[in-house]
Amino acid sequence: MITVEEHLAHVLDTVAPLPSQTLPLAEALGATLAEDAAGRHDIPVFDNSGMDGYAVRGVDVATASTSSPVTLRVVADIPAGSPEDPPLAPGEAARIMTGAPLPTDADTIVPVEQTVGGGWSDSPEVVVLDAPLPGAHVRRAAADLAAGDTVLSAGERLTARHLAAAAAAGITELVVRRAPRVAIISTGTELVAPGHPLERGQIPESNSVLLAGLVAETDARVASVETVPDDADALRAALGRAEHIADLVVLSGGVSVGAYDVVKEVLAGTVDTVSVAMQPGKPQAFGVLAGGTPVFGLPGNPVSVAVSFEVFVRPALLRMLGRTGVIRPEQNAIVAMGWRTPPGRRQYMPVAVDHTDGALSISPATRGGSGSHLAGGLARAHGYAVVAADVDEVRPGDVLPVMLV
Ligand SMILES: Nc1nc2c(c(=O)[nH]1)N[C@H]1C(S)=C(S)[C@@H](COP(=O)(O)OP(=O)(O)OC[C@H]3O[C@@H](n4cnc5c(N)ncnc54)[C@H](O)[C@@H]3O)O[C@H]1N2
Ligand code: MOO
Repeated sequence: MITVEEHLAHVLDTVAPLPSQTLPLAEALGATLAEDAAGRHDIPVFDNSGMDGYAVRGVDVATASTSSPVTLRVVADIPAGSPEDPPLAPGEAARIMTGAPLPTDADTIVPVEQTVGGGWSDSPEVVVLDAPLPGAHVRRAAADLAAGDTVLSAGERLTARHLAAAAAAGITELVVRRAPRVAIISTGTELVAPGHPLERGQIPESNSVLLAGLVAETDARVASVETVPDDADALRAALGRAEHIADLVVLSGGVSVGAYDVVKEVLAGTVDTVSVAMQPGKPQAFGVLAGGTPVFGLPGNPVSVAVSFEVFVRPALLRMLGRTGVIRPEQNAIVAMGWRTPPGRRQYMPVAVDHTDGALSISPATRGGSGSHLAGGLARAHGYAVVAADVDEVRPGDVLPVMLV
């Protein structure tokens, strides 16, 4: 048996970031940035007012107070968007709105509330009741970011916040990684479409639903979904179709030691089938098809598929996307209800997470224990608790790391 880390290292050494492409900002949500993006101008773009009020020369109002107010002549009006830069002589002020450019001659803003009346008037004069600090309410150019500074860093997943920062810095397009296209193939003669009447021995096919959803949640694209029986020719044909349209093929089922485990048979010599010291997910196949497309053969049990995706496939997809940080972070949680774990293998236990009282507490999500066939429990799982290989029982009160998904 090899460790999770050994198998993951092999996977991550094999897959590589996909080529990049340039996308307009509006189409880049959820994409991963391939190159740092530099701002085209400062944020703020120019010195401007942070308040609706009066742009003044600070020295003119340095002594203003309610007992000794200062009267200034209002010589200009500057709404946001105005290109004007009115000159201000000593004793003069300009009415100015939030976001409007600060006149070159002014250095301080007096909010309208700090003037007599507390609001706008038609008077050509304004009476200032308070001495503002020098530079008060002036939003300086480049206080946040200077032109040429890095706004977004390569490897980041682009959220609405990233795109807004880019737009504010005048960026119109971004260089991102092409999203990996994933072909999903479920194998098993027992599998029928969900809802199809079940003959004895048949079960609803659910792994492709799981994998397609997980692929989409990882910002990759589902290129195709197929279910094939345990038949070598049918699988070869499906692999041939998949290889042409996908950057990655993910199979489920048929990697154990069963007499009808065709994935192992068809991919023998192409992929390595290994036993990984984990539960679920012990039998794992991974390699590269003749045409160069990487392929995963995941163990067929649904919880094994879910865990294998988190531990191996998701990091591979994130590497193809060029993402920084491909491993899901873990958080500590307190065990509310314990369970037994198999010896010698690290366990990834689907757990329901409770956030009440500020601390995370966890209980098994699968009613029947840790069985990898207990697909119903996936609906109750918020994450996977990671139990060290040398632990054989998890007790209430234990603290475990959890991958929240
Ligand atoms: N003698 C041994 N038997 C098994 C071993 C072993 O070491 N020695 N390992 C067990 C472990 S652990 C796992 S995990 C499974 C993996 O088996 P396969 O990858 O060959 O998967 P299958 O046998 O095809 O299926 C396993 C199980 O999952 C169900 N399944 C498969 N595909 C789907 C699907 N698309 N949707 C829903 N359910 C699916 C299938 O019906 C089986 O019940 O092997 C153990 N056996
Ligand atoms: O390791 Mo298997 O994946 O127990 O279900």
